[in-house]
Amino acid sequence: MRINSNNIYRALRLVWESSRKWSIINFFFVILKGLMPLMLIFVVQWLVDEVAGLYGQGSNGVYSALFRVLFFAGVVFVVNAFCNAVAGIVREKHSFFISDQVQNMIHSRTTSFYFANYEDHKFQDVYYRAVNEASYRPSHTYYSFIGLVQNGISLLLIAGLLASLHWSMIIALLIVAFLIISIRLKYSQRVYRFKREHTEDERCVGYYNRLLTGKEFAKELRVFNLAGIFKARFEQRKDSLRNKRFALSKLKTFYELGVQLLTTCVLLVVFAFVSNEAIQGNITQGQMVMYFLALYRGYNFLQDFLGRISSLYEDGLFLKNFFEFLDYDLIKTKKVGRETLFPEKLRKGIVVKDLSFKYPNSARRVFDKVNFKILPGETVAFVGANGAGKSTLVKLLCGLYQPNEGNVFFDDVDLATIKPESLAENVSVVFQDFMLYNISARENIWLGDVNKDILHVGIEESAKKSGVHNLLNDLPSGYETTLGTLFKDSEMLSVGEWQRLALSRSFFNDAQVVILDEPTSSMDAQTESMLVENFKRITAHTTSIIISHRMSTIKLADRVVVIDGHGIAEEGAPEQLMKQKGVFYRMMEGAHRAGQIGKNDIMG
Ligand SMILES: Nc1ncnc2c1ncn2[C@@H]1O[C@H](COP(=O)(O)OP(=O)(O)OP(=O)(O)O)[C@@H](O)[C@H]1O
Repeated sequence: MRINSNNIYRALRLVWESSRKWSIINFFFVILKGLMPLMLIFVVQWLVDEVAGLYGQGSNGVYSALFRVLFFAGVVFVVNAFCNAVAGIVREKHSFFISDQVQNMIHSRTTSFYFANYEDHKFQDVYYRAVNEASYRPSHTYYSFIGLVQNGISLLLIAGLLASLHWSMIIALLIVAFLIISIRLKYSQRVYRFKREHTEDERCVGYYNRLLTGKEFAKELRVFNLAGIFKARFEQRKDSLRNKRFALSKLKTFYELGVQLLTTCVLLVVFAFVSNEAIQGNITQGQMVMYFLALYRGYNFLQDFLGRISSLYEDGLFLKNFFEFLDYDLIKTKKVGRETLFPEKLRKGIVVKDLSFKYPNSARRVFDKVNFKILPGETVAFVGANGAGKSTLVKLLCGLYQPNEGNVFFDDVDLATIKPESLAENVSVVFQDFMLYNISARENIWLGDVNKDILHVGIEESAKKSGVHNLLNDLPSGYETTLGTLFKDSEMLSVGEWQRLALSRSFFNDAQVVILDEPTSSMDAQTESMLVENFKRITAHTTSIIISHRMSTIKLADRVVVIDGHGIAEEGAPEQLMKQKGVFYRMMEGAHRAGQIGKNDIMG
């Protein structure tokens, strides 16, 4: 496995682009800090020699030179302290820019890649690895790099100083360096391989941890008493991972210990050599202290320098994960320019032509050459058994997925070519699993069309349409009340109330096409009938698609499209289909037998 220098280069460029100014300031302090250690060593040597010169002279000695040394030492110490303090602040400031840059890159990626990638387990691994690394790896790379430069400068100066005593000092340093670096790089490779091979296991541990801690699982966890089983699985996976990781750490410790022993032997020989030089009178006492200090500091710098090299090497390996995520187009959308605008006013309607689709992670076809048409202003209900494909059709109609074959047209414009923003403005969807936003009630509705003013009168009108206005008005701070349970002074709503809020959001959008997936599934009978009564009025100017298992809702439709297996089993007005006594009639009859709908419903 070779160092991926391209990744390091990309990371450094990323850091540089995050803030050129702070990169330069940071670098300046690095160089300054790199020079300081040698200055300190020289000061000590100078001091020792001056003191040795004055040794035993008492008040007869001339102390001015000593005061000069002390003054100089004071300056060097103050500059050193200043460098350390300011470099810390500079580093912190710079890391804000780096982390913003990384977050922006991740966010722009996660909010734009093809939705189908979320279904792909391999993508989950790439995503997991990238998000885990991204929070710190680019800045870590930068600091490994500048640390390397800083230590490199100090090390070079100290190596030069040692070489002035004897060339063999450099050989000793090189031997130690080679030993340390070969161990560290080997270890980095193994850690990297380990992490890549065990990404799914780590995700699995995370998943069981979420099951044990997440609010969304808390109810079933208690009523089915699942804590024991999830905890056991969590422990088992975690322990197995931990043991493997610990085995790696033990191996590293073993090798490191061996290297440390060897290094100590080399150092002892060098110390003996320097002592002998002093005893022979070849160097002064001050020089002897200076060489001892230089050896000691040099050894530390060398350790640090090599640590930075292996750290940079490791960064190069792990950055691959981050850039893999940024570069990777796991599942691509069809290569068509998405530049066309949605028709200003639908005249021909929605045409679904020869549409075939299967989920990327599945071998089963959900649709096979499906054709149907929805006229402008029409209300169409999609009905069908569980798993027939109704929600899938919704996801295809709002562009979350692309058909494998065939097309969806809005008038003559192929959905695949429509600008995403234009599509969002014109097609509004309330999903079966609509979102609950822990923000104010007003904002919850306003999210339906953020191009409008947040105080737009349409917000309350939309709430009235879905029958949630009085409830929101009566909240402690009315529409400004924060909803949910996450934040202070929040008010929680019931599922049916949230659903009405989600409906208001879609009404506020003024979209030309409104798609409602099970819009009344959690509503009480009174609210549902209010909505049903007003639905035609509310959606008078829109083309509406409703998915429902409820006859009361289905009856709203001008036309029913029955989805069955791979396509359309039947379509027509609800009464017409009831008379036809085909698939739709049998579904309704079944619902009647199950007591879900009344006799009047089945009679049409
Ligand atoms: N993300 C997915 N990946 C793979 N297969 C999926 C995915 N979502 C749904 N399916 C499959 O596609 C088929 C249609 O599912 P869909 O959710 O569209 O059915 P539905 O008619 O909306 O059902 P329901 O009435 O239960 O909501 C089912 O066989 C389902 O297993």
